Amino acid sequence: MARSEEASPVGALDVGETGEGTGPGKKWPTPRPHDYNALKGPTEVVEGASKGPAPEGAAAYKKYEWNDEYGDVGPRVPELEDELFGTEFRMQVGRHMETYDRFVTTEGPVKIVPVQKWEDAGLHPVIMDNIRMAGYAFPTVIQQFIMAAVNENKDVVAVSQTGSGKTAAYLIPILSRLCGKFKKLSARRPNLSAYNRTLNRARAEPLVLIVAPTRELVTQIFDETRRFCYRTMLRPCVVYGGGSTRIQREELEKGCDILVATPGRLMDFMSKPDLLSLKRVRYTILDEADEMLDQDWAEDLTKIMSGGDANEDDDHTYLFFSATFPKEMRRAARRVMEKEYYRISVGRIGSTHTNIHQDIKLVEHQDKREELYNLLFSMPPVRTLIFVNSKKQADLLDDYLFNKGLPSTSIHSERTQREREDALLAFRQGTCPILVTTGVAARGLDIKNVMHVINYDLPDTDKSATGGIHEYTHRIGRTARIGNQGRATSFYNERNADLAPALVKVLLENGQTVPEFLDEFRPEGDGKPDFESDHTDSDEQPEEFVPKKSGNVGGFSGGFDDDDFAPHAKTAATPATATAPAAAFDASEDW
Ligand SMILES: Nc1ncnc2c1ncn2[C@@H]1O[C@H](COP(=O)(O)OP(=O)(O)OP(=O)(O)O)[C@@H](O)[C@H]1O
Repeated sequence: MARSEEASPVGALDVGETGEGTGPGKKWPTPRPHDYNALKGPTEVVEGASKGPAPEGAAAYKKYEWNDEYGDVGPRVPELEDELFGTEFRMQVGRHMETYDRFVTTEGPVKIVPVQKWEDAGLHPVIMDNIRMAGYAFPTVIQQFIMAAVNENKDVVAVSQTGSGKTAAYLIPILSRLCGKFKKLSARRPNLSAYNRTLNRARAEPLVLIVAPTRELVTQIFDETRRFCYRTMLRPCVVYGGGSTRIQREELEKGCDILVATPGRLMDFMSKPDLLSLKRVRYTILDEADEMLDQDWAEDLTKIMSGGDANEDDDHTYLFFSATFPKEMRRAARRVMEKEYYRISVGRIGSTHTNIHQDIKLVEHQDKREELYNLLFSMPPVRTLIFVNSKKQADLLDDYLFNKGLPSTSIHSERTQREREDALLAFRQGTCPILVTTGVAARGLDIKNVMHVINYDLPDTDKSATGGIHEYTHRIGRTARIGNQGRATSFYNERNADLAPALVKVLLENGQTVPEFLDEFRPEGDGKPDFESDHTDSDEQPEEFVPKKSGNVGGFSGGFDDDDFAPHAKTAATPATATAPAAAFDASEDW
């Protein structure tokens, strides 16, 4: 489907110069004509087929290439450094880190003492350099605990709010440990400075396997991995469906220490033992683990965890991460974990963040489009993500907005990989600051300055154990990340009544306004939501640790009062109404 070719060329997101929008000093940029036909065709590299994002995909992104003549740390490569650590499209830490939950519940063989400063974590010097270049001044709470847990060599299930830095939480300590042991653990790797594929190609035998459910997410995790592998011997690779198989295979053949993968493509490669072996894997990480443990993935996951030549020895550690972890999925995780493992949860499992201003609007089904249009013009234009529940609806709504002169684009699972990458790129760069999407973008995506998430359709509750309120948490978590603020607006009508009780609990927990039409779903009693059953799943009393004054997590310099650290009851997820005011929408932080 090629859309109107009449619209003006791409406008920069520095809105105000072009476009028809309204708002104090800012306008929506002119819609960009979107020619999906240009992105059709094979994903293999074909001469002349170069419109849109590179068809090679993320597998061909530049990585630091080690040379055996380097000592322990490789020399700098300024051009790559700019690409990996440049701030143009990377999230910067916001001013509201103090609102992150500091009440941590841990269960496990021994008490975990969090490492509160990078300097105290005994990290490899090159990883310390990379942390500095990434601008991560202090570890977030989940990072403090995971650094300590990784040193214990035990399996871990970790839950922490959206945008709290879970990716770096596992990457930093694991990569650092491997830097010290690389020569002992790694497979033979070809010398890439004189590489001849026919003569030198090797079998990929990664030490770390990271599995996540979507292509976009693995690409993003791969980016963070490239960053922290900079100037180390560790060579990261990524494989995912829709990306060029040939390029992915050729990259694996050059050697792979860290493999980031979606399950389907990983299994394809696992079926070629001369190309990929999992026998050396020391760490397997499931990102968005509750989704990966869901029924839909069960068969794939069993094959990945114990199929092929997977390392099933004791020296193989499993780490599972998510912002939500429904009970059912926690049970599934227990079945995979070794007997003694750590469970770490920062705040209540599945809680949303007080940095998100949540607004629920009563909108009848037939009025949604008009309401959306009015909503988009009722505030200054900001990067906006709109969630719908079907692919068809995503197409229709995108067309509606585009035809109304708004700079929208869309993604869903039926688009080709290049179309998906093109749409995300346009959204990231701000040429199309409105992205209509299905749940495919609900989890994990970390895009700079998404200021507004709109649930045009609230998530279905009957989809699976990870749908419903859990999906709501992930969707709205695309805004207000790492100390920034944002807004979430959801259109509600009686079709969503099954979600209402859970939704009201979440609003109450975060001190958000419960609209009158949802009053009937308020919990009985003192009106405080009871999340107890979501907080623990064993009869053991979890020990609770509250980090000491941890200083400034990039921008937060308020310091904590001792009262903030008074012991809390096991129900550490005290409704935030008691302490944290709802975040105001601060449009000055937009774009
Ligand atoms: N210590 C830190 N200081 C500053 N920024 C950080 C730090 N750790 C991570 N970040 C940044 O915070 C953002 C969010 O991190 P990340 O995507 O890992 O969050 P997450 O907890 O996995 O979120 P989600 O649950 O939505 O997947 C990223 O842009 C990352 O670069």
